[in-house]
Amino acid sequence: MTQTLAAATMAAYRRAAGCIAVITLTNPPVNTLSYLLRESFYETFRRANADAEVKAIVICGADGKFCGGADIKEFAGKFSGPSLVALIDDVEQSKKPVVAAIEGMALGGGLELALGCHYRIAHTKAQVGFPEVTLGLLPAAGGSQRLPRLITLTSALELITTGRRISAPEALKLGIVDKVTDKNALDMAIDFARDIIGKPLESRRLSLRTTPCPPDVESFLDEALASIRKHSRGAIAPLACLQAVRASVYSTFDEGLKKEQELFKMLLTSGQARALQYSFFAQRATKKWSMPSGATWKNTSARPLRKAAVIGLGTMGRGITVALIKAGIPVIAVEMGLKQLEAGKTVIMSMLEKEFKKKQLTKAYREMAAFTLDLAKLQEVDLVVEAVFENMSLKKQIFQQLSSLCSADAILCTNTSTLDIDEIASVTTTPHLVVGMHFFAPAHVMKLLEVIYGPRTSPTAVATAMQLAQQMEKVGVVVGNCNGFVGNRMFKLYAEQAYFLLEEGAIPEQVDQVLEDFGFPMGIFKVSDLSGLDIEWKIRQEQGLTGPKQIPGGSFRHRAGGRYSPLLDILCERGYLGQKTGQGWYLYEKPGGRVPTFNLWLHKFLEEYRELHGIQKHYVGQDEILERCLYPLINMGFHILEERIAASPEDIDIIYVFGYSWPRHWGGPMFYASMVGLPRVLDKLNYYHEIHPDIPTLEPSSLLKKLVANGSPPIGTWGAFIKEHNSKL
Ligand SMILES: CCCCCCCC/C=C\C/C=C/C(=O)SCCNC(=O)CCNC(=O)[C@H](O)C(C)(C)COP(=O)(O)OP(=O)(O)OC[C@H]1O[C@@H](n2cnc3c(N)ncnc32)[C@H](O)[C@@H]1OP(=O)(O)O
Repeated sequence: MTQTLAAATMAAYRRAAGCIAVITLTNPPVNTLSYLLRESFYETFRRANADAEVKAIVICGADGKFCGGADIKEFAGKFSGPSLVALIDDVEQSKKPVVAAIEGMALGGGLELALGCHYRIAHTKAQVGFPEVTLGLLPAAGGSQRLPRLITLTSALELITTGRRISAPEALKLGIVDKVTDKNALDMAIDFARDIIGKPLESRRLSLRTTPCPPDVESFLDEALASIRKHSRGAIAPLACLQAVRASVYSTFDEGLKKEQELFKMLLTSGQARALQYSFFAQRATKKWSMPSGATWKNTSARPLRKAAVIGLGTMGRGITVALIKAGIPVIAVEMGLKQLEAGKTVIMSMLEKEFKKKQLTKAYREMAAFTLDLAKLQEVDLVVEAVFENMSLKKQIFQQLSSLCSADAILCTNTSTLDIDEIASVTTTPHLVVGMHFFAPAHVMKLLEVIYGPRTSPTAVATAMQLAQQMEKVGVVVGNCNGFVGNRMFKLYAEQAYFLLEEGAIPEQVDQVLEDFGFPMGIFKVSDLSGLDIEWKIRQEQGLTGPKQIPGGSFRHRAGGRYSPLLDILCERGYLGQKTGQGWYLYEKPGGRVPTFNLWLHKFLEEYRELHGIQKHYVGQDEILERCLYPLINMGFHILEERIAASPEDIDIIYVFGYSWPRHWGGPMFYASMVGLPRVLDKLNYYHEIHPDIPTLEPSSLLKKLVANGSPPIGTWGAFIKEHNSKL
């Protein structure tokens, strides 16, 4: 295998039009500039440069992909082979014109190589960008110095500090590429190269230019710094990118390169870079889903989806309808009453209108939605997504109907965040075609989709849901069936600890601040106010924890076998549901207000509550807030791995990054645990459990204990321990 790969990896050399050398970067699948490719490029470029018959050089990528950048895997080891910086310098210094023919993508080191070329011709559909910042790095092969010398400082800074990828037409507008074609970019580059033979190259060498600056460059850079600090949520790479770009303004090219290297070395060894690169591969790993039965893409095919139906046009159903239509699947949207149908239709059409404008979609998209009260129409569809309230009996009633109305091979999906897929499937005649799809609101925007299989769900149903996730440009993660699945089962403990902390002496402002400093865009109490406290209240009622269906046997602060905080129930009972009512954990200027302010009532109420229940208030420090909120959530992650509800820690981490805004530069909860150190997580859980024996979820999971007992192996090897652990259970 290694040999085949090695043989395939090369900078292939050929001659075109007599005097043009064509060098093809070849390293499937995306032509990364790995050690082997760099070595081969070094030789091949020298050969082209030295050959007197060669008058110009064109660089392109095999298989219609110019280059995906440096090989990210190499960042974990020792650098060897020719340096990219030196290779690009060779290219720029060449006395023969060098033209980059960009098809597919020129990303990271790939774009840096293209910037070293004297000219760049791109295919209309190609993408260019510097995604290094999303990997915790910066463009360190001269990119942070050449780009600001080529285009405006504002654009260069934006592209380098955000990692935004742009289309070839936008790159042309900005001045990054010289020409865009919808024909063959390589052919055009060869013709172009022939035409420029013998023309002076001095002005095309970006390293010889100075960075064009706006009039008050110092305040421009200061403002940029303030803005990056505000938006980066604690990520260090965007700040380092800014420093590198700053060097392009104030230093010579060579000094700038030095600064770039210095900053790159600092970033490369940071935990954040490790976390972000882990996240890159974890995201791709989730696509290769598997079920405990051994089902994977390799042995399963997805069903083609020609038409879908969505049942229930509340917030979720509306978002799902739009997401399906955006993915090119016509939808029959169904409601039970005319009023709801009309309301749903109005909102969906206006959402589609917005999408239509934003993405310049064709009119046909708006015509892909049909609205009906007639369930008989469901016969026509290949897949149904039920998106009614989170109520088991209602869902069962609908699935019973679906079973008789839909075609016998229709995939039946339920959009649920907590409910038992198997119980829903049990009322159908085709339980193998029932699959859970946990969309996150707003469903047409949020990237995550938990795809849930029950014990009877077939691999085909899972494969079809995963295929659909991809079609909707979502990150699908396959998980097993349990209360709350992966995301909400873990989140429940995070929220629960936050309520306990209020009981013990903390205030919402304090808890939220610590969580926001950690990197969450919003603390838990702000999130709760934004989504509405009644969402959790209803779930609690459905679970028999509170309300009319409360399971007897508990007490006010002790239910379901452990400590219980009724704070949220009390607020809901008083009508304090968050932003929509103008009051929740915070106070808002009016119902529907957005700006949280100090809630005097809540603070007084918390004091009275503690007094009434004889709770000794204690000072809750930052460490305790972070550990109490995050470690039980992580601990539940270990339980979930033990139970094989999630196939890997990567799956859990991706769910948290894409569904719960876990700061990507901390990798996800399981990666974060591995960075903090598993022994520390274990010790702290033991410590808190000793203090709070009435909170059973603080008791460390046996998998965590086992991993620590085995010397806390790296996260990539946990799979073997989980297998062994399960086989001994
Ligand atoms: C000690 C100091 C020394 C100083 C020396 C300084 C030298 C530093 C030099 C330069 C800095 C440059 C840095 C970089 O270039 S970082 C990399 C920048 N590039 C990216 O971030 C691109 C990442 N890739 C993508 O965005 C996409 O993969 C894609 C758009 C290229 C293709 O998308 P798609 O077709 O959807 O395919 P997949 O994403 O599924 O990828 C296929 C396959 O390929 C693997 N892969 C993709 N890109 C890379 C990569 N850059 N490195 C390694 N592997 C990559 C991906 O993981 C998939 O693998 P699979 O799951 O096993 O199939």
